[in-house]
Amino acid sequence: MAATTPLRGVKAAIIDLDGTMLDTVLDIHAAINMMRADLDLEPMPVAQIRDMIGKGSDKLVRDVLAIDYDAAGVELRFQAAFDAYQRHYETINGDHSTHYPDVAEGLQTLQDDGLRLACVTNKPIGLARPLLELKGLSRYFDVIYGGDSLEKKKPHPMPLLQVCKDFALAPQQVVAIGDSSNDAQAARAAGCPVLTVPYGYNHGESIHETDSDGIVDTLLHAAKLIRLHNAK
Ligand SMILES: O=C(O)COP(=O)(O)O
Ligand SMILES: [Mg+2]
Repeated sequence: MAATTPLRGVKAAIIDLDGTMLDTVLDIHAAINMMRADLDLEPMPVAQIRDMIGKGSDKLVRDVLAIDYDAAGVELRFQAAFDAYQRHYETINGDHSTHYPDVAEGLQTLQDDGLRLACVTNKPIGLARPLLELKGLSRYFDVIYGGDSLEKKKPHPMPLLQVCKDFALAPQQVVAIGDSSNDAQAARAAGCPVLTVPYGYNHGESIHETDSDGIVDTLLHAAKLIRLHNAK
């Protein structure tokens, strides 16, 4: 683990949701295929959907439609397909999702060490909030932003900078932890240190290709690393 000095003086953490705290691909897969069934389209395999996750629901729905339709066809169907995706997702939200190892333990350790926690996800807030609640994770977060909470979503730095403002901290004091280049790019643009986990969805690319301040096996590992760098 190299170049970890950026973690010194960290007082808050911004945690990503899909692919970092919860393995949600099977929920997303189910909702996408319900939407596709409405359009009389064949179901898609999980692996194909997995690599499309990360840039928010609108981009996902557009990319899925683009498999079967040209650009004009996608635009024609987008709004109805997006609404159907959201509606179907709400009916199964969390049913097929599981915690990654040591998620609650990691969040608890960060909190015990005095860090304030925010969740910044590209998932729509209307899905993210109930999912975090259902999975017993809401209580760790002072702030939760979804992909539609603010004008811009990751990889734009806006949601991360908003958290820094909410917490009255400088970006260097707020570490972002996520599973994808989206999270890392947002953090770099905001000036936040960033740690990545290797087990999530990174658009089919290895996390080793992503510029970060370190790769951690779990959120508990991240918490311990942050503790180590903040030890007096
Ligand atoms: O919904 C997405 O596209 C990804 O969500 P995430 O930002 O929590 O990984
Ligand atoms: Mg993610």
